[in-house]
Order: sequence, then C-alpha cells, then structure tokens
Amino acid sequence: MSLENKAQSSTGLVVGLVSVSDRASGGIYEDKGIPALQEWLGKALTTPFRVETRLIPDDRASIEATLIELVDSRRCHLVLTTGGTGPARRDVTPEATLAIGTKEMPGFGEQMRQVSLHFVPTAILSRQVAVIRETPDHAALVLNLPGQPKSIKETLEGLKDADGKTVVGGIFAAVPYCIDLIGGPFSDTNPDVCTAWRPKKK
Ligand SMILES: Nc1ncnc2c1ncn2[C@@H]1O[C@H](COP(=O)(O)OP(=O)(O)OP(=O)(O)O)[C@@H](O)[C@H]1O
Ligand SMILES: Nc1nc2c(c(=O)[nH]1)N[C@H]1C(S)=C(S)[C@@H](COP(=O)(O)O)O[C@H]1N2
Repeated sequence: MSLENKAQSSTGLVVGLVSVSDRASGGIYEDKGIPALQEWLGKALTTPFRVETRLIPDDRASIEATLIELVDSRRCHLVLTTGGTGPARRDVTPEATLAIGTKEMPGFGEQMRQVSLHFVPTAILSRQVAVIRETPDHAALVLNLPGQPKSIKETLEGLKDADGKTVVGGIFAAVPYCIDLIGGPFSDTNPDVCTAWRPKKK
C-alpha cells in the first residue's frame, strides 16, 4: 500500500447515502430509503463509520452534482444510492453514476440482478450500475440499489434459508475488500448479517 493510501486509511469509513425519488424529495411520501440504508449498515458493519445523507429528485444534473460532492468534498469511501434505476423516463440514476465514474464495476450490477431474481421477477427491470470515482488523492465505490425500500436488505445481504444457510449471497460481501483495494479504511461485518470476504494472505 502506498503512503498516500495508508494516510487515507487512518480515518474512519465515510458512507454517502443518497435517496433518489421525486415523490419522497417532494414531501409526497416519507422517504424510507435513507432509514433503511442506515438501519442495514448499523446491523452489518462492526467497524466505525459515519454517514452523509442526501434526499434528491430524479434529476440527472442533481444526482451527478450530489455524487461528486459526496466523493470529492465529503471524502466518502462508499456511496449507496437508492431509486431511479428502472426503465421510466425519469429513471436516470445509472446514467448519472456512469457519468461521474472513472471505472465501471459491472460485477455488482450483474450480481444484484441475480440476487433480486430470488425475490421478484421484475429484477431485470433494474439497470443498476457501480463505479469507482477516482480523484488525484481519493477514491470511492458508488453503488446503485433499486428504490423499493425492501430491496436494500435484499441486494446487500442476499437470501438465507430457514436454517440460516446462504441461498444467494448479497453484494456487500465484496464491498470491504473493494474499499481496501482503492485505499480506503479497513471495515468489517457481522457474519450473522453478511460475511465480508477477503482473499487469504499468502
Ligand atoms: N425513497 C422512497 N421512500 C419510500 N418508498 C419508496 C421510495 N422510493 C420508492 N419507494 C416505493 O417504491 C415504489 C417504486 O419505486 P420507484 O423508484 O419506481 O418510484 P417512482 O414511481 O419512480 O416514483 P418516485 O421517484 O417519486 O419515488 C414507489 O412507488 C414507492 O412505493
Ligand atoms: N431486490 C429487489 N430488486 C428489485 C425490486 C425489488 O423489490 N427487490 N424491484 C424491481 C422493480 S419492480 C423495478 S421497476 C426495478 C427498478 O426500481 P427503481 O426504479 O425504484 O430503482 O428494480 C427491481 N429490482
């Protein structure tokens, strides 16, 4: 690890949570996206973290500006968005995410659609993507999740059977190691919720 990356690792994990919804941001209904994300992270992460939250409409320029601010100014290491991934005209979260990314991470979207097919046949309607955004001295993983609040737990955690055995793994298992690789702080998870996977040291 470079000196620069070690310096970044000495600070705690900063997670940006972005709820993208015309109606929740307009006060037509209560936003359940950010509370669901906060609740899940509180159960899953066993290492310290703090969150930066944003509730915004389905507007591409606003989504891009919010993601850039969270990564470049607020120094988030991880940003989770919820909403705006479907096929409707106003659903533009994936386009905004790709526009601010420097590397695409297609495995996250592929895995999320696989996981979600265990819950709903409409899983393939979510165009969710993931990217890394890199600036000269910082990097973050940005992940889109669908807008249905229940889909947050489903995609991050996956599905277990009645005995607690994993039927399909959620995407969060790969997130702590991804953050290691981009120079972020060490983070770990509660295996009862989700086991963070890291390759064994040789
Ligand atoms: N942030 C949210 N808080 C609470 N419920 C939500 C939220 N986002 C979505 N939902 C629920 O999931 C459903 C499908 O989500 P979707 O993102 O397709 O909403 P939408 O129809 O595009 O409208 P909007 O962008 O105004 O939320 C919504 O009808 C709503 O019941
Ligand atoms: N795990 C999971 N994935 C899901 C869903 C869900 O309920 N659970 N809903 C699907 C539906 S109905 C749609 S339209 C798409 C896009 O949702 P969004 O536009 O709210 O992001 O996500 C899909 N993926």
